[in-house]
Amino acid sequence: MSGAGLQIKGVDKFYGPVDYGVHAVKKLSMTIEKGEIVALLGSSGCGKTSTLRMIAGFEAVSRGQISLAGREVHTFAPVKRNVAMAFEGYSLYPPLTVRENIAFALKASRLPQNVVDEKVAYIAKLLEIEDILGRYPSSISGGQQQRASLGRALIRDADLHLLDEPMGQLEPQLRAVLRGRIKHYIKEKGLTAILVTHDQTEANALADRIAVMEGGVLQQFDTPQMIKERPANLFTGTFVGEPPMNVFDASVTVSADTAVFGLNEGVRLEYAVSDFSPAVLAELRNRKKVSLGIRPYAVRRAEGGVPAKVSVSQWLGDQTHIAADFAGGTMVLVEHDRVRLGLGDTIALKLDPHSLHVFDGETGVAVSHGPELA
Ligand SMILES: Nc1ncnc2c1ncn2[C@@H]1O[C@H](COP(=O)(O)OP(=O)(O)OP(=O)(O)O)[C@@H](O)[C@H]1O
Repeated sequence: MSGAGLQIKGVDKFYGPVDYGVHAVKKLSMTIEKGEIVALLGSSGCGKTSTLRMIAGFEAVSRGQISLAGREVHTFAPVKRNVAMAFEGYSLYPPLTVRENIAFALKASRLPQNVVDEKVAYIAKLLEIEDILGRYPSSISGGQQQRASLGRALIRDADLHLLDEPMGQLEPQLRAVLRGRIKHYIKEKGLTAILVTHDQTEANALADRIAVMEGGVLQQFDTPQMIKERPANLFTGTFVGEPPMNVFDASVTVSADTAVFGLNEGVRLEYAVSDFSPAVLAELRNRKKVSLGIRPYAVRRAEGGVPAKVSVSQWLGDQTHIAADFAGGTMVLVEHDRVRLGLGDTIALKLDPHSLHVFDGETGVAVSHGPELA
């Protein structure tokens, strides 16, 4: 790995006394390459903002080290870290216009005025705030302020850009447009960026890799595709993906010819051993209880499948979401066509072995994805 990116090594954050206060971030280690865009994704309180604030220097690190561009920075004041930020609460300077606020970020670079003007015009066009450049922060909307502070961060040539929910106040259409433009801009300039978000669409669209956090612990750090296809554990599997992955507790019995998953209410899913690699079969033989996961778009309706009773069927304009009573729980399916099903109708469900995700019944750690070991 190049020494030029960001390295977080064994970082803990306690609010209050070390070892006794609120343990907000637990033994966090991750390396972000120069030029990479990383999204910190997780539910409220999982430690995303604490992580970002420690990188920025607004919160002290309780234990561990943070290095940026080859320098150990965790003891430096924020201004010494060469990090550009767009944070909520890290507001625009009220006495300066939007144009001056954005240009102010370039002050240290001592660029000629015409170059500064050009850069400000470019970023203002990208963020669609050209018409408010002459206004003062107090006279623009929350969404405009958010874009102005994003502009102020993105215009800088820093070692790292930290963006905390950078588009949280924008309308969905504008968000979608800006996401594409911002990604293109960051890539074109070769910037390194960390984005904090609740929104998995945003994380998927913008990030090269996503760091999924829960309870202060990094659960998985991988590409959006790998996180979706090969979730490291039950948490990531069910947190990422919309609608969420279906999960059922199951017993597992592997014989010479078959692997059988026994679900509640006597539902049996029987597969040929050839559907799984020998390594997966060995892992399944070692376990009595597992959690079986399948994504809603992978569940098929097919003759000879397990009967399930429809409890919801909704056409969303571009896909149908169906929920059905299955093995004492609910199975959600997504189909791309408009499906006409009535409440209480019986459908037959097939779970293809290559679409199954098996997780350890106790720890939730992934055992296999389809035929292969996790
Ligand atoms: N200043 C503080 N003092 C004490 N506890 C704090 C402080 N700031 C955060 N915490 C706690 O640390 C944990 C992580 O908070 P953090 O703000 O990092 O989470 P988050 O994932 O960013 O959440 P959100 O998305 O709601 O902002 C939470 O339990 C929170 O209550």
